Amino acid sequence: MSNKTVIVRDVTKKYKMYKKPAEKLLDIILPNGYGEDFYAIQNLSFEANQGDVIGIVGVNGSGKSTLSNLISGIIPPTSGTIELNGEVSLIAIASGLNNELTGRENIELKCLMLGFSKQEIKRLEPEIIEFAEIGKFIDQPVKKYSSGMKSRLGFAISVTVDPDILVIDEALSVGDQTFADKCLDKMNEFKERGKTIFFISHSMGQVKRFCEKILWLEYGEVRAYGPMKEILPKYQEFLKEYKAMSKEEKKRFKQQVQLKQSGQKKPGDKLQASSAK
Ligand SMILES: Nc1ncnc2c1ncn2[C@@H]1O[C@H](COP(=O)(O)OP(=O)(O)OP(=O)(O)O)[C@@H](O)[C@H]1O
Repeated sequence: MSNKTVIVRDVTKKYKMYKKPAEKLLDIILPNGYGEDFYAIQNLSFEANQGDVIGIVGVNGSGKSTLSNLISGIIPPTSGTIELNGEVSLIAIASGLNNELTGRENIELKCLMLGFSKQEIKRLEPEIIEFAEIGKFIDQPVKKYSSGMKSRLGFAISVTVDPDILVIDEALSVGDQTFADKCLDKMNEFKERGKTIFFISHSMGQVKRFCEKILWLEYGEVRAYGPMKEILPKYQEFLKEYKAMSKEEKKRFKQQVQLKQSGQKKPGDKLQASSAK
């Protein structure tokens, strides 16, 4: 059996941008549609193996969350294919929890959806509640939770159900340091057990400590993919240059990005900016 767990081939995710709600209606009615195209992800391909821990990095709007939702099956690609060998679980602050239900009901619902029996859920429930550290709030509706509590519950459910592929999108950024450390321990345990992990974080420290590979996205395309030690310094160098750009240079850079993401520039075309080598 191949040890490839995720194969992304030529994936594009196109959104339509509407200036007002009526345009959406026109888009449905008119034979050629209406509204501006926006490519959040463009002709993206990469593969991940069992045991890979991949940090997804890129500046705001580069498509990190879109890619994590695509890998997790939350949204479908417009074109291209995503092949998964194993169960995938997404951990993100805003995902997967129903605000009207209590924490306990959310645990039961998620586990039922994943195909666990009532008996298995009874066994998993205390483990999840203990990991989440939300005490008596477990029987309160999730809408009363702080973002840290939501994130802890989401993380606890996702790791306890033991997926093969884990996508962690900024989920550690809202908790306190002690919980983040506990999550990192759990993720290291998963790493040792050969699971595939995608990790999105704005904390370069966390990425550096935890990841072995880096997938660097630039406006919906892969700018670089490879060993953490090789790619992360290049990304950090880029960030430094990007921050140092003059207002005029940043404006030019953004204009080209807009052209590219509206499909008017071919995928793969280089951006003209001092930092985009
Ligand atoms: N439902 C949608 N409709 C239209 N555009 C969208 C939609 N979802 C995302 N986008 C656009 O796609 C681009 C990529 O967004 P995405 O959230 O994936 O980026 P990101 O790298 O995760 O950004 P950040 O670091 O700010 O979270 C953005 O320009 C965003 O505005």
